[in-house]
Amino acid sequence: MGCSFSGLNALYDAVNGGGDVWINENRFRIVRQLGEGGFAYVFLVKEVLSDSAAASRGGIAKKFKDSSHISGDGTYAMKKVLIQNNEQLELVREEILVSSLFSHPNLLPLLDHAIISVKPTQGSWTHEAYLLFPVHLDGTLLDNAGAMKAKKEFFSTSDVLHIFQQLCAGLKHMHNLDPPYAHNDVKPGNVLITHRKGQPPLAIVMDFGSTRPSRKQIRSRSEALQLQEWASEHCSAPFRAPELWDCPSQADIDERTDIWSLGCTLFAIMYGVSPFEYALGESGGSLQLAIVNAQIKWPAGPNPPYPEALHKFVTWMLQPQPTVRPRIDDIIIHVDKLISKFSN
Ligand SMILES: Nc1ncnc2c1ncn2[C@@H]1O[C@H](COP(=O)(O)OP(=O)(O)OP(=O)(O)O)[C@@H](O)[C@H]1O
Repeated sequence: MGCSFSGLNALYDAVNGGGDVWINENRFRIVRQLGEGGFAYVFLVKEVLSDSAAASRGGIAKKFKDSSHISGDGTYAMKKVLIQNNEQLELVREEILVSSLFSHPNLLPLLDHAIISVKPTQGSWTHEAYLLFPVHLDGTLLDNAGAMKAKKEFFSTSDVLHIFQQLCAGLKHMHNLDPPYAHNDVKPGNVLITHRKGQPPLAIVMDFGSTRPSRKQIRSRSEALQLQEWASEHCSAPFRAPELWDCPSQADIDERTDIWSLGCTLFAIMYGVSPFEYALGESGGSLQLAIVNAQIKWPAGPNPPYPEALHKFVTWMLQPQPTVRPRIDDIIIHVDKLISKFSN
């Protein structure tokens, strides 16, 4: 892990007041804030290649010149994570380690990172992590769904299927590693979208903060409860698989937890919300019960509505019993078939 900062205060002022930030040997100018999460801020930054030494190295773009992710205009997304304790520090370290395992056009790569210690003058954090990613300015699927809902717009059937196909391609890369990994937090807020003229949108899965080796043998009540507790902190509730809510004392958990979340995400690409939040509606009720009973209702969609085959596809993934739930390779065969049937 590289942590080579000289001007710590300068770095700190820069992030808060707008200026330059160094991540290892590369320098970035903050353009604006793109978003924020629990303990993180995401900024649009532009690499500064002013002095000749930096220019001859060519910065980050040169290092990743073969990557389909690099736009070439020197802009990136920089995530600043505020770390308050050792547990959070370990989580960021794990995210960095896990991110380095993947290389796929539909998985957001971590381009560079640095973790620095901070003597708090105010607030109580002890470290800050700076993570550098390719930037996708059209936002997440969640941002897009919100904007489309306001305008009563929907993705076309062809775009729904092409976006979904790309998520599957990214997840296949993770599920087919040895050992297999589960993303554990597949949801519209973790998918970056880029609109392209004359082509379906590009879709990229991000946020590997909950990603872990997927296979777990649960052999006691306490192991089951431990898994449930972990899931309650790391897997977003509306997209969380039933076996992570109510885990049996004897269970073989595998990467099909992600297939459940994929089914919920396909529903959300069409209708802008997780199926179980939709099923509960405004009257509310128990999300856990709706999920373990796989209680699905279909909203009125676009006009013309989505083909029934897409609803059947969602239902196939939302199989409460994980042992009969399909695997990513089955899902990919099916989405390819649907694309050849419904795409123009
Ligand atoms: N690479 C990127 N390109 C463009 N925008 C981004 C990028 N990464 C993150 N963002 C924006 O910043 C927001 C917050 O990022 P992110 O979801 O990674 O933070 P987080 O702390 O993990 O959030 P959460 O607590 O919701 O998991 C995103 O919703 C998105 O709008």
